[in-house]
Amino acid sequence: MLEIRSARKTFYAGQPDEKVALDNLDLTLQTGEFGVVIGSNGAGKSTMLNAVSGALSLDSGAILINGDDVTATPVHKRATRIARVFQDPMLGTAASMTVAENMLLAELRSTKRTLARGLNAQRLANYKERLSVLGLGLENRLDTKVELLSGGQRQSLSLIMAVGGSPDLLLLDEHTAALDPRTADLVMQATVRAVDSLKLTTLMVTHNMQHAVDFGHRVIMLDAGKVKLQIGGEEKANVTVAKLVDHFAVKTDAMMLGA
Ligand SMILES: Nc1ncnc2c1ncn2[C@@H]1O[C@H](COP(=O)(O)OP(=O)(O)OP(=O)(O)O)[C@@H](O)[C@H]1O
Repeated sequence: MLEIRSARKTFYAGQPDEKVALDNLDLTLQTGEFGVVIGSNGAGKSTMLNAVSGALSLDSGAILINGDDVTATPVHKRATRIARVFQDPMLGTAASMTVAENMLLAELRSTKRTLARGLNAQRLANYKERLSVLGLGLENRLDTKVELLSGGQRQSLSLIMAVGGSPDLLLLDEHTAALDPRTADLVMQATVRAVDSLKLTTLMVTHNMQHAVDFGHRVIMLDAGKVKLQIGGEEKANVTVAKLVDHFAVKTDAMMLGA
C-alpha cells in the first residue's frame, strides 16, 4: 500500500519563478492496485514519482509504504522496496551482456549475494520461469546479448529485472513513451501480465490516453500538483479516451478564460 499525505514541493521558493509542483497532494494506492497517472505537462507527475522513490525530498507531507513512514529514508534504502522502470529502454539493462547475465546482475543487486555460484542450472530455470510471464519468448533467449533485442523486449526485460526482489511498489515512469505504438502496446501487455502474476502494487505515469483507458484499476488525473480526478471501478471500465480528453479540455478552456 502506498500513501502520499499532503505532499508539498515548491521549486525556486520565494523567487519570481517560484513553482509549486506538488500542492498538498493526497493519494492512496491499495496493495495490489494498479494506478495510472495522467496529466498535462507540468502537472507534477514526475515530481510525485521522484518524491515517492526518494529521489526528491518533500518540503512537507509524508510518504508511507505498507504503513511505514519512509519520508526521511534515503533513496538507496527505499530502493530495496521500490522498483522503477524509466522511459529509456537502454537504461535498465547492460547491452553487452546476455539476458541471463542481466537477470543475474539484477538478482545480485536485490539480494546482495556474491557471484560465487554464477549462472547455475537452478538460477537459469528460475530466470526462464520469470521471463515466460512476459509472453515475449525471452525465456528462450537467455544466451542472447541484450544489444540484439528489440527496444520492446529490452524494456520488458528491464521490468522483470526491476521486480525480481518482490518490491512493495512498482513505479513505471512513462516506460513505453520512447517506443513505437505497436511495441508500446506489446510492452504494456507484458507489463500487465507481470503486474497481475506478481500481484504488484503499481503506479504508472503515461501520456498515452488509450493505455490509461485500457490498463490499470484506476485513472488518477493530476493538475497543478493535485489530484484533479480519479476514475475507478465500473466507471473506469466504461471510460473512453474521448471522455478523458474532455477532462483535459475543460482545464484548457478554463485556463484560456483566465480561471
Ligand atoms: N528540478 C526542477 N527544478 C525546477 N522546477 C522543476 C523541477 N522539476 C519540476 N519542476 C517544475 O515543477 C512542475 C511540475 O513538473 P513535473 O516534471 O513534475 O511535471 P510532469 O507532470 O511530470 O510534466 P511532464 O508531463 O512534462 O513530464 C513544472 O512546472 C516544472 O517546471
